This record gives sequence, structure tokens and C-alpha cells, in this order.
Amino acid sequence: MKTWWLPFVHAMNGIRQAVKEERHMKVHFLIGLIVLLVAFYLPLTSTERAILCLTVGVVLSAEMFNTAFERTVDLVTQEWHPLAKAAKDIASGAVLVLALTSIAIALCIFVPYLVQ
Ligand SMILES: Nc1ncnc2c1ncn2[C@@H]1O[C@H](COP(=O)(O)OP(=O)(O)OP(=O)(O)O)[C@@H](O)[C@H]1O
Repeated sequence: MKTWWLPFVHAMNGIRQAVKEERHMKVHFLIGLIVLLVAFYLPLTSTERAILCLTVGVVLSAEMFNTAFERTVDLVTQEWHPLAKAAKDIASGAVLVLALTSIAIALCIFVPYLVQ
């Protein structure tokens, strides 16, 4: 019989696997942890903390979507193919866009507190 918590277990396995097997995911995870620790150490407003939490979550999710894309492409072909390259490069580009946006957001929030 299927239990209601089984999808949650599968999702947790997915997170564990991505962190364990993906070098970039480890880096994003570590940076996200540092950002959250600093966010709760500095006297930020609740809104600023919420924005930083959202930013960290969005980047981690994007990296996991990128990993899922890469695995799917590898499942379809192990051969070099221009479409496989485009799919992987575009997915990586999406993560880069979000990572740069997150850096901009973090600077906007942290810099005023750090220069005081
Ligand atoms: N089947 C393929 N055909 C053509 N190019 C490919 C193929 N597989 C990978 N590539 C190229 O190699 C790059 C790295 O792909 P790989 O699957 O090794 O991901 P990765 O090293 O985990 O990348 P990322 O840094 O984006 O997480 C891709 O962005 C793409 O440019």
C-alpha cells in the first residue's frame, strides 16, 4: 500500500543525492548556509531575511533542476550532440543567471549593514 509520506521520502532522497553527487550543489549549499547564518546574525529586518531565504532556496532548486536536466540528457544520449550541448548549456546558464542575481540581492541587503 502506498503511504502518504512516500513522495516526501523520494524528494528527500533526491536532495541527498544531488548534494552528494554534484560538486556545484555542494558549493551552492555551503554558500547558502553561510548567507543564512550571516542573515540571522546581522540585525536585518524580517523582510530582508525572508528575501535571502527565498534567494537561497531558488538557487538550490535551480541547481537541482539543472542536475535533473543533465541526467535526462545523459539518459537520452551518451554521444556528442549539438542539442544535448544546447540543453545542458542553457540549463547551466539559467543557474548562472540566478546565482548572479542572488549575489546582487545579497550585496544590496548586506552592504548597508557592513558599512555602518
Ligand atoms: N552529450 C553531449 N553532447 C554535447 N555536449 C555535451 C554533452 N554532454 C555534455 N556536454 C557539454 O559538456 C558540458 C558539461 O556537461 P556535464 O554533463 O559534464 O555536466 P557538468 O560538468 O556537471 O556541468 P555543469 O557545470 O553545468 O553542472 C555541458 O555544459 C555541455 O557543454
